[in-house]
Amino acid sequence: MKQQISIFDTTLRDGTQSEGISLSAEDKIKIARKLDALGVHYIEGGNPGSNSKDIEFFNRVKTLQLNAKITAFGSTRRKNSSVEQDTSLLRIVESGVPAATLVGKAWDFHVHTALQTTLEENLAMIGESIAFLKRHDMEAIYDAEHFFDGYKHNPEYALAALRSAQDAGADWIVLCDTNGGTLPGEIHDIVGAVRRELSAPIGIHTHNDCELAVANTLAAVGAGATQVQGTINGYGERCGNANLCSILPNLQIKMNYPCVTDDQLAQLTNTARYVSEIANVHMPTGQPFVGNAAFAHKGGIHVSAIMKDAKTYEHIVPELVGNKQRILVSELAGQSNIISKAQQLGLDINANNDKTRSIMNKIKELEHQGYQFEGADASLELLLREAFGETKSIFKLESFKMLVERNADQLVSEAIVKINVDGQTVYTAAEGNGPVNALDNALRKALVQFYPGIMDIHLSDYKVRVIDENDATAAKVRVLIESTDFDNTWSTVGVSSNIIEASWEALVDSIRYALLHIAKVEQTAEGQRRQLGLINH
Ligand SMILES: CC(=O)SCCNC(=O)CCNC(=O)[C@H](O)C(C)(C)COP(=O)(O)OP(=O)(O)OC[C@H]1O[C@@H](n2cnc3c(N)ncnc32)[C@H](O)[C@@H]1OP(=O)(O)O
Ligand SMILES: CC(=O)C(=O)O
Repeated sequence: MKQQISIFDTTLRDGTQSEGISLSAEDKIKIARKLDALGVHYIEGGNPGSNSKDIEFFNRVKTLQLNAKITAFGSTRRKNSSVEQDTSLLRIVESGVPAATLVGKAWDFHVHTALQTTLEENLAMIGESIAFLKRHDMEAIYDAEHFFDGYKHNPEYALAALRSAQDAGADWIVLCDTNGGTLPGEIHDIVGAVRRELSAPIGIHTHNDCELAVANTLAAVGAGATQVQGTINGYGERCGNANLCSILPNLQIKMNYPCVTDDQLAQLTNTARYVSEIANVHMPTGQPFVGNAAFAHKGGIHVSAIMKDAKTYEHIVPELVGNKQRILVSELAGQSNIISKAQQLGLDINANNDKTRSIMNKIKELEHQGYQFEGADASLELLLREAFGETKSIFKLESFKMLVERNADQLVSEAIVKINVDGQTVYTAAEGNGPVNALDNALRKALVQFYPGIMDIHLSDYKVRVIDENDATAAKVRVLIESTDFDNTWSTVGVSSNIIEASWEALVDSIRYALLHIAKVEQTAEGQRRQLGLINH
C-alpha cells in the first residue's frame, strides 16, 4: 500500500483569485460542506487579514461539524516589523482555526525586487512567523513561493528559506510553482533533491500556465511529496491552479495512492458541477473525468465498440468518479448510436433493419439542414418515438402573430396564437419580456385547459446560433431551448431562416415532450392503482 496523500483544497482562497470568481461567505460555507463530503483533508477558507467576508466565513465555519481541517491563509510578517504587531498574523490567530498557511519568499530575486529587503531579513520573516503560529498551538504550513524558480537560480538560498521554516517547527513545507513555468521532469528532480535535504513532510502547489499543473503535481508525488494543494475545476490565479478533479482520480485510480474513500471519490463529478454552479462559471463539457462529455461517445465506430465492451473507448469506469456514459446521436452516428439510444428509451429496435436505417438517414438529413441532436435530447426522443408510432398530435396550429411595440417606457412583445385541439379552436394572446417568451406564454395559455400540467413548465435557457455565417441576415438559425418542470430538464431544437419560426419549432417540441412524459407518469400511476384494486374497470 502506498503512502496516504493529504488533499489540501484551496478553492476558497486561490480559487477566488481566478478572474470572474467572487464568493460570498454563504457561498464559501456551502462549498466547504461539499468539499468536506468529498473527503479533502484541508480546506483553505481564505485570508482573514484581507477582508471581512473571510472573517465572517471563519466565524461561521467553526459552528459546523466538519472532518476537514479549516486553514487560514496569510503571508510572513512584513519586513522590519515584529510578528506580535503584524495585523495579518494576528487576524489568523483570532480566526480560531487549527491550521494556517503562510506564503513566504524562496527566490532571492523576489526578496530584492518585490519585498525590497535583504536575504537575511526574509529568512527571519519566515522563521519568526512560523514560530509565532507554533506558539499559538497551530499547525503551520509554509508555502514556499516561487520555490522552483528560486531553486533554479540560487539553490542554496531557496533551501535556506525552507530550512528557516523547518527549524521554526513548520509541519509542512509546500513547494510552489507560483509562475507555473516549470516542467514535470524538473519538478521531479527538484522535489527529490529537497527530500534529501529536509526532514519535514513536503507538499506541492502548482499553477497551470503551461497547462502542466496536474502533470507537475503527479510528478512531485512520484518524487515523494505527500501533500497536494489544488482547487476544484482548477480555478485559480491567471491560468488557474492544479485541478483536484483530475489529480484525485489520477492519484487514486491510476497511481494507487490512497487519498479519499471510494464512496467519496464517487462524489467528484457532483462536487465539480456544484462548485461551478456556485462560482457561476460554465464547466467545459470536455473537462476530464467530470465533464458532461468525459464519457460521451459520438463516432459510430466508437459506439459500436463500446456496446460490445465499454473498455474499448473508456479509460476508467465513469461511475468511479460519479460520472456516466452518454451516447450522442449526430451525423457522425452509425446504427449503433441509434440502437443504443432507442434501447435506453425502451424501444424495440434491432441492427440492420429498414427502420433503423431510415431513422439514421433522417437524422443525418436533418443535421445536414442544421439541426443538432447531441444537444437536444428531447427532440431526438420525439423523433425516435415518432418512428415507433408512440406520439400523438396534441394540437394543430392555425396561425400565430407577433407584435413588438416600443412605447415611451419600454419594449413590449405580444403574441396571438390560434390553435385547434380535438376539433376545438382556441384563440389566445399573451405578453412577454421578449417575442419568444410571449409566444411561449400564449401557447401555454391556449393549452392549459386541456393539459393543466403544462403550467409547471418554464423555459430555463435559450440559445441561438447562426448556421451559415456567410449568408449574414439571410442565414439559417438554430435555436436550442432548455425547459424545466423543477424535477427534470430537457432540451429541444428548431431550425429556420426566421428566428421566430425556429423558436416556435423548439418550443412546440418542448411542450410535446413534456406532455408525453406527463401522460406516461399518469399511465404508470393508473396502472399501479389498477393493480392495487383501486380502479375496477
Ligand atoms: C502567490 C500568491 O498567490 S500569494 C496570495 C495572493 N493573494 C492576495 O494577494 C489576495 C489577498 N490580498 C490582499 O487582500 C492584500 O494584498 C493584503 C491585505 C494581503 C495586503 O494589502 P496591502 O497592505 O494594501 O499591500 P499590497 O497588496 O499593495 O502589497 C503587498 C505588500 O505585501 C508585501 N509582501 C508580499 N509578499 C510578502 C510576504 N511573503 N511576506 C511579507 N510581506 C509580503 C509586499 O512587499 C507589499 O508590501 P509594500 O506595500 O511594502 O511593497
Ligand atoms: C502560495 C501560492 O498560491 C503560490 O505560490 O502560487
